[in-house]
Formats: sequence, structure tokens, C-alpha cells
Amino acid sequence: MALRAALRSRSGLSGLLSQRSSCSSDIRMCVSPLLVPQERNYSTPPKIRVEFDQSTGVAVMHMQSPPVNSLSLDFLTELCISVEKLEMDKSCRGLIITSAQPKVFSAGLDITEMYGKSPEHCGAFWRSVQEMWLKLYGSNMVTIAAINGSSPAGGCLMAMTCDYRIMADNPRYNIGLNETQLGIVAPFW
Ligand SMILES: CCCCCCCC/C=C\C=C\CC(=O)SCCNC(=O)CCNC(=O)[C@H](O)C(C)(C)COP(=O)(O)OP(=O)(O)OC[C@H]1O[C@@H](n2cnc3c(N)ncnc32)[C@H](O)[C@@H]1OP(=O)(O)O
Repeated sequence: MALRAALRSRSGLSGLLSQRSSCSSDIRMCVSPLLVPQERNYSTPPKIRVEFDQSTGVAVMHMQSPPVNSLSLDFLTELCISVEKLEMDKSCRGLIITSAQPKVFSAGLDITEMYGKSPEHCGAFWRSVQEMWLKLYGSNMVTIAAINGSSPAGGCLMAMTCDYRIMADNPRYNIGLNETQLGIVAPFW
């Protein structure tokens, strides 16, 4: 009940989605082995900001990686660590994922991660993609994608891994899988 009430509240989904085109503990870290080598680079601003409301048990995760929240290795690593930290806090029952960038929820996988990189980097990148959707899809929290902008390809994948998706009603925002258009073949999964 508290979760439902929180989601209806101004700090919940309605508030997030009303921003149509301009958005304006001590927990010991237990990070998956896949993520350990990818520590955050503290010289750059965080790509993920989490607000957790203890009174409602709902966390809001704001993706804030300009310009379009593309899913790079760094971004995905930060996102997965944030989800893991929330998952370990048993008082957190719901997670809303949304974008702090205007007009875009997420542009999907970061295209620049897909060429000119070492095999090791490519391996780490694709593992982080897999880790992201496994973590969200397998989460014990109620997960909601508050899609306040376009969300092609990997952005759509991320939204699909959540329990619920609510998208801002704006004809300029699109969502879907466009790999074939791009000439990318989905690998054996
Ligand atoms: C390979 C599949 C394997 C897995 C199988 C599982 C099932 C399938 C699930 C997921 C598959 C995912 C594959 C991908 O995600 S591939 C990435 C595909 N993404 C796109 O095609 C999105 C392309 N971008 C856009 O359509 C637009 O940029 C949009 C997000 C709508 C925003 O438009 P707008 O606001 O007009 O902004 P710009 O187009 O001007 O872009 C601003 C700058 O951002 C750069 N950009 C955009 N997208 C990406 C990206 N994906 N990666 C890296 N960079 C990106 C763009 O180049 C601009 O940069 P600059 O200002 O320097 O020119």
C-alpha cells in the first residue's frame, strides 16, 4: 500500500512523467565479480543519481549521463552497482528508473563502445550489458521504468526488464528495437 501511495505521490511517477520534454547506511558493498575491475572514475560526475525515500521504501534512479544516457561500460557499471546497493537494503521495495536528460530516456548501447576497442574491453562491455538486464529482470524490488523521452534499442531493453513501464505521452518520443535497421545482428545469447 505504501509503495502504491508513493508512486501516486508528487515525488513518484506522476511528477516524473509530467516533465515531458525538459527534465529540468551503512551498506557494505557487495559487488558482483563481473563489476569489480570497473571502479568508478571519480574525476567525472556520477552518471547515476539515486534518491531513496525511507518513509515510502521507494528509490528513484535518475540517469544523468549527457547527452543521451547511452549505455557505456562506465554507465552500466555504475547502474549495476546502484541497483545492487538498493537490493541489499531490505527497506527498499520499489525502484523507479528515469532520465534526467531532456527528451531522452536512453539512446541504448553506446555505439562508441562497439568499435576500435580491445577484445578485453569488448568482453567487459558485453558482460556489463548482460549484467544490467539480469540485475533488473531478477530484482526483488518492484521496478518501474518512467520513460520520459525516447528509448530506442538498449534503452527499450532496459525498460523491458522492469516490471512496469509508463511512458510520457509525447509523439516525439519513440521506443522499440532498431537493430536490424542499424545492421546489427543480435548475437547468440
Ligand atoms: C546487439 C544486440 C545484442 C543484444 C540482443 C538483445 C536484444 C536486443 C536488445 C538491445 C539491443 C541493443 C543494441 C543497441 O542499443 S545499439 C544502439 C542503438 N541506438 C540507437 O540507434 C539510438 C541512436 N540515437 C538516436 O536515435 C537519437 O540520438 C536519440 C536517442 C533519439 C536522441 O536524439 P537527439 O536528442 O536529436 O540527439 P542526437 O541524435 O543529436 O544525439 C546527441 C548526441 O548523442 C550521440 N548519440 C546518440 N545515440 C548514441 C548512442 N547510442 N551511442 C553513443 N552516442 C550516441 C550523438 O552522436 C550525438 O553526439 P554529438 O553531439 O557528439 O554529435
